[in-house]
Order: sequence, then structure tokens, then C-alpha cells
Amino acid sequence: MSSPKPLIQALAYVVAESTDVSRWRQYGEQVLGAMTSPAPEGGLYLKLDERRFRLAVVAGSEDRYQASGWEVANAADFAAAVAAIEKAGVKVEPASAALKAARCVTDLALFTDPSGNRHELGYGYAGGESPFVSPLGSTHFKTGAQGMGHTVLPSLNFDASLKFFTEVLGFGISDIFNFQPGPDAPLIRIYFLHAASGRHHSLALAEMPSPSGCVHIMLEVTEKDEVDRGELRREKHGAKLMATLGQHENDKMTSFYMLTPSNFALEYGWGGISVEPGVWETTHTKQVSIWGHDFSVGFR
Ligand SMILES: Cc1ccc(O)c(O)c1CC[C@@H]1C(=O)CC[C@]2(C)C(=O)CC[C@@H]12
Ligand SMILES: [Fe+2]
Repeated sequence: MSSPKPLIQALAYVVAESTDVSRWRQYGEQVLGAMTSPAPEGGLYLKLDERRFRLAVVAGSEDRYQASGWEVANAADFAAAVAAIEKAGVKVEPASAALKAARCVTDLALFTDPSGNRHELGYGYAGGESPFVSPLGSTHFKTGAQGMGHTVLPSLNFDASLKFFTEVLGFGISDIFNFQPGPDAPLIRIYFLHAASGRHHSLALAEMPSPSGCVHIMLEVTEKDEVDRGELRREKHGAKLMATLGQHENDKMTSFYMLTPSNFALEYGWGGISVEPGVWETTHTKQVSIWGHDFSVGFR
């Protein structure tokens, strides 16, 4: 049985670890069209909207994905979520004052999901608001209540991860995709999950390994032309293409995929649909895309 309502509002932010933060500054500004600013301890914030940041880069010894930052609506939901996670037998660690300040939240708790992915759960954004003006001029990101975008996490302990996110945290299942990579290859389950704010998926669980810690994240822009322009900027900048332009079957998103400086992929998209939690009936898509999205360019 699923919880009646998702406890989580949205994916507020993600955290990437980088051995060379200046690469993220260049990539963030010149390819993504994000604003950047220094973050505590030599890190970097990538700003996509009025918030201080939606992507936090931390300086470290590896180029990888570090954590997914989830947002609940208020103190009561925060307490309920922490209690539910602990009741499920997953350890919850309170964040230090320094980490809360770095993430610009009132309260923050840390946990690891059944497949080993790190998560941060917070409420009460406290980082102030200032206008977003893209260094490229034209780019605007679709964020707001629906959060930063989506993240797809390697979930090899698939059944336990699915149970955790749906039954403990109340994510709804928007779409189920049993991906067949080749004629004789075993099926890879990819489940697309929505939070309370109704982005088609804020989280997808993929039954595949991912050495960088994340299969991909997705950022959504408000104009279709911006996807094409993003692809031109990617090429000019020399960021590696992971999948060509295409349109997904399940959420109707038009996008392309490229590699980030932290070795995970980023889907740059437009036009994804929303779902109504509690009303939407789970779909079962049979294909990755309606057109395009040649993943063989990156995953060969
Ligand atoms: C199938 C799909 C629907 C909506 C999305 O936002 C989306 O990212 C996907 C693709 C998921 C998936 C992936 O990210 C890693 C590489 C995968 C497994 C492929 O090779 C095809 C589908 C891809
Ligand atoms: Fe995606």
C-alpha cells in the first residue's frame, strides 16, 4: 500500500563533488546558462532561479554525484518524514549547523537509501531570494514548486528502494518502464516517481549501476529553442554528448543528454508534463522515446 500523499514536495537541489570547481563554473555559466557564486569551503553554487542555488558543487577528491536534496513543506512534515524513515529501519543523521547553513535550510537530516544513494531532507528555505538573470541572457529554468528537476539514481537493491520511496516517503508511481537494452539482454527496471508538487518524475529508480553515483539529472528550460541552443553550447564547450535530441514517451519531454564535470549525465529538456498526485494512474511505457534520443553515442 502506498501512502495517500507524498511527504516530499520536490527535489530542491542536488550536490555534486568536484576535483576542479572552476570546471563547473565554466560549464554552469557557458553551457547551462546558470548563474554561479562561491559556496562555503571552496564550493560553488549554481543558481537557476530566485533561490541561492539549485546545484551545489563541493570541492573534493572525486568527480561524482554526492546527494539528492529533498524538500518537505514544513516542520510537521519534516518530523513525520524523519520518523517514517527511522521506523523503516534506515538511520537518520541530523545535519551540522554548518551544513544547514550551506544548504540554506531551517532544518536538515541525512540518510542513505536501500541502494546506497545519499539523501538530504530539509525544510524551510532560508537562503534569500534574488532575481535570476542568465549570463547567456535568454535562458530560464522551470523550477518553482516543482523543484530543480529530476534525478535518476542507480538502484540495484531495486525492490527495497522502490518500497522505501513509495511506501515510506509516499512517492507516487507515474510510469513503469521495463527497458530491454538488447534482444537477449536482461530487462532493466526504471520506475518514474512523482512527489507532491506533481512534476511527472522528481526521482527515477534505475536498476543499473552508475559509477558516478547518478544516472542523470534533468534541468528543464521554459522555451523549446533553449534546448537547441543548449546543444550548440555543449558542442562549442566540448562537453560530451550522451544522447541526441529526442522526445520521451512517458513525460513528453524534449531533451538531449550530456556529461557534466562530475561524470554524471545531465538531461537538458523542455515541455515535460505534470501529474496530479492521487489521481494519476500509473502508465506502462514500452519505448524510451517517441523520436530521437540515440543513447548509443554516449553509452557505447
Ligand atoms: C525513458 C526515459 C523517460 C523519461 C526520462 O526523463 C528519461 O531520462 C528516460 C531515460 C532513462 C534511461 C537513462 O537515463 C539511462 C540510459 C537509458 C537506460 C537508456 O539507455 C535508455 C533509457 C535511458
Ligand atoms: Fe530523465
